[in-house]
Amino acid sequence: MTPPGHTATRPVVHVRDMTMAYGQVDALHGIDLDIRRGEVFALLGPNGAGKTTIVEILEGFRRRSAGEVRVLGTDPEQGGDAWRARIGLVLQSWRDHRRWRVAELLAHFASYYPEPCDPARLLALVGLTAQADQQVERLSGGQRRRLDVALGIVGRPELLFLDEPTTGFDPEARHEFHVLVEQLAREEDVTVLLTTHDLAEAERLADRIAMLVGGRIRACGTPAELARSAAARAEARWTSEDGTPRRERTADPSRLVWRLHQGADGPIAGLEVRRPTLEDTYLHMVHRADDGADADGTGDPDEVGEGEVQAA
Ligand SMILES: Nc1ncnc2c1ncn2[C@@H]1O[C@H](COP(=O)(O)OP(=O)(O)OP(=O)(O)O)[C@@H](O)[C@H]1O
Repeated sequence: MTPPGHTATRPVVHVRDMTMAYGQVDALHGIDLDIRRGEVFALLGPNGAGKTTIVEILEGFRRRSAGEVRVLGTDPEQGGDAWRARIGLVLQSWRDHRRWRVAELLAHFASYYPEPCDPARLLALVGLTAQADQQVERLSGGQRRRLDVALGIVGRPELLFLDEPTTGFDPEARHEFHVLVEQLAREEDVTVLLTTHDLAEAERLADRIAMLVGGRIRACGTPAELARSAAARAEARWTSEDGTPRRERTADPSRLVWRLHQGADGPIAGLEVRRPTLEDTYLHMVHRADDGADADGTGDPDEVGEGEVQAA
């Protein structure tokens, strides 16, 4: 799987100052990205943020307007068949192959690649051994998506693109799919670039997340780093001595709790502290972009300010 000349330190995806304009529409503004080998990286953003545009450029299907891009060490605009064989795309290919049997379809796709995975081992990996002789059209939605993944990785890709992979899944199928993606990254050392609107999915799967809004990466880091980011603050709630419910947002909840205790005669009724979540940070980014503000975490007029107390 590892190509000649590969070094463990070279990022699988390297992007600097990439821009994309569709006519008068500027879809991407100065994107910088580095994705490391074996990492599950999520591009998270609302509709129209530019996720698909980025992925299509990285896959070599779309020409960027400007910037430097390397995927597996090659400019995707120059990528030939050998480069393409190192990349896996999860496409909805089963739609055109309804009457094929699962194992047959996988063996057929395997024949396109120089060093494919063993189809039987791959079926076991994606949990479809029992369905090997079943027609594709008789699989459930979750089983079909797992077959899509099997088709995407049969050529032993080093980099796998998953574009909104679990849309329409029930919770159990979603869980099984997440376990599969984790297995691919941990055991097969596949680098995964996932695009999603789903915060829970990004948080569950991704080692790092880039939040993309309006064609700009507004924040990038591990889920925990993003949740802790300065953009979102903890919220404390309690009931004051006259029975009024109170709440306060703060970057330093332990100092707030200490201050409350200093001013109180006894226990503070109903005290609870909620740490900021990934969702808080994400919504903050999206709303700031909607307001046309820079995402630097300062001066948001809609937020309860540091030390300001509001009745809940
Ligand atoms: N072929 C195109 N021609 C013109 N504008 C386009 C084209 N493709 C995308 N755009 C515009 O570029 C911007 C980014 O679109 P893109 O599809 O990359 O976003 P996305 O984050 O993938 O959205 P979604 O989550 O809805 O799939 C949007 O404003 C979109 O309208």
